[in-house]
Amino acid sequence: MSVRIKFCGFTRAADAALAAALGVHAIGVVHVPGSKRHVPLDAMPAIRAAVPAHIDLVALFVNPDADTVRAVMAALQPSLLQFHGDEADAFCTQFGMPFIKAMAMGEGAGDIGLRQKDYPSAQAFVLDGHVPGQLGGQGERFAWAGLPILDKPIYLAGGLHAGNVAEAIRTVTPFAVDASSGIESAPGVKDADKMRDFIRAARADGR
Ligand SMILES: O=C(O)c1ccccc1N[C@@H]1O[C@H](COP(=O)(O)O)[C@@H](O)[C@H]1O
Repeated sequence: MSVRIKFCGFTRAADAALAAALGVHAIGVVHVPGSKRHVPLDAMPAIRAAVPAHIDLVALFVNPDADTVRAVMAALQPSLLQFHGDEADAFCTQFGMPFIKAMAMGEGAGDIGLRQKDYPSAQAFVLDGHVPGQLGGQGERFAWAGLPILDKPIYLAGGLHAGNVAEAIRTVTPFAVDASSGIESAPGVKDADKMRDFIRAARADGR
């Protein structure tokens, strides 16, 4: 099966519509106050309308409260939730929706082979480069080689762009690749050429 492509951090419906037309499999929307890509509830229906139903629409949170998740579910109608903080499995499952769980990689990450056991209900793991003290989406790559085989599919994230995604796919053979800053001209503003180049490079890998 060829690698799936998730683009994340959309703030503009037109960018999401273009990504969908280019053939990505998943489109992410960040609802994280403090993020440069934070999308408020009232901007979500336009993004929802721009994304066809066959493409996953992913709502991304960092340590939200349950009411916030429910409000985003109502406004965005996502097909998948992404928890990018320290949320426990029991918190993530309460919404009755499939979810993917981010694991911060890099210095101090610990043993992900062990950490994955804390998330029996996750559909997949998002492995993301982490900058201490930052929320995420910093374009931070981590060392891809030598990752353990995990029990669930991997969305490989962290500093991916057209110039390194093929190498990343060859090294990790993930289920999906996930990019945000590497396909932007400014935070939250997606760049059409960078998105096209990324997709071409990911597919050129031939998986
Ligand atoms: O994009 C953000 O602002 C963000 C905020 C909080 C948590 C995660 C965030 N982004 C996600 O991080 C990964 C990797 O992003 P990048 O390609 O390294 O920029 C991706 O899933 C982003 O959506």
